[in-house]
Amino acid sequence: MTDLVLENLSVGTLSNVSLRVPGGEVVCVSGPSGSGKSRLLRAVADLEPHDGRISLGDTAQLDVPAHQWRSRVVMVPADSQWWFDDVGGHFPDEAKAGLPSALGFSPEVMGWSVSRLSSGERQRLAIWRALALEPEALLLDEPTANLDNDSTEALETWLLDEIRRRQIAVLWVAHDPAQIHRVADAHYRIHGTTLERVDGGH
Ligand SMILES: Nc1ncnc2c1ncn2[C@@H]1O[C@H](COP(=O)(O)OP(=O)(O)OP(=O)(O)O)[C@@H](O)[C@H]1O
Repeated sequence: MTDLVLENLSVGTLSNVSLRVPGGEVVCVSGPSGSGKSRLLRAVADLEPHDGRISLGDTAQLDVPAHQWRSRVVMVPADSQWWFDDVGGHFPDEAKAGLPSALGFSPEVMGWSVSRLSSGERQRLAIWRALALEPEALLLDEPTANLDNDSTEALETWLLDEIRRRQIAVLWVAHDPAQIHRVADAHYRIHGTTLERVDGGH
């Protein structure tokens, strides 16, 4: 089990962010639109310049090349990127064969063209693509933003199970207080330039 640790991180208007995400747990981050949630995740993924120290277990972000860091700390942005025409081109064979039914797809989805995917379908497949990389930490930017309530709860249940089983440290940007209550082991909110701990995670 590997913990993701942020110490005195500053990015954009946010400063002095310190928190620990234990492996197998979910830390939710909320805050107003434009407050810096996505930039925070991007800094943790080494995609945005920042001050402070970020580490995963014994490894400091500064000490490894960015591509190596990002193979262990995987970000699923709100708007995922796809490079090939077919969905299946983005997945290794085992991940193609093992597509979980909880995601609500038939196996034929691997033969679909990426261009026909809805926003919610893209989001769900992007999460499965990220898990196929076997990350030690996962950074989720509003992963259920385009899903209806039933799909959201099905995805949460399945994802939490994967997170616990694989002991992944998860930073999860969320808006919905009910979702935060369901999934968070700890909850932090951006208030102005700081990140404040909120009571009431479960
Ligand atoms: N590379 C950048 N350089 C300067 N400012 C930036 C950069 N990227 C984003 N910003 C600004 O930083 C602020 C925070 O952006 P961010 O995308 O992190 O917000 P957010 O909290 O995720 O918002 P939302 O909930 O609307 O997605 C915004 O005002 C944005 O315009």
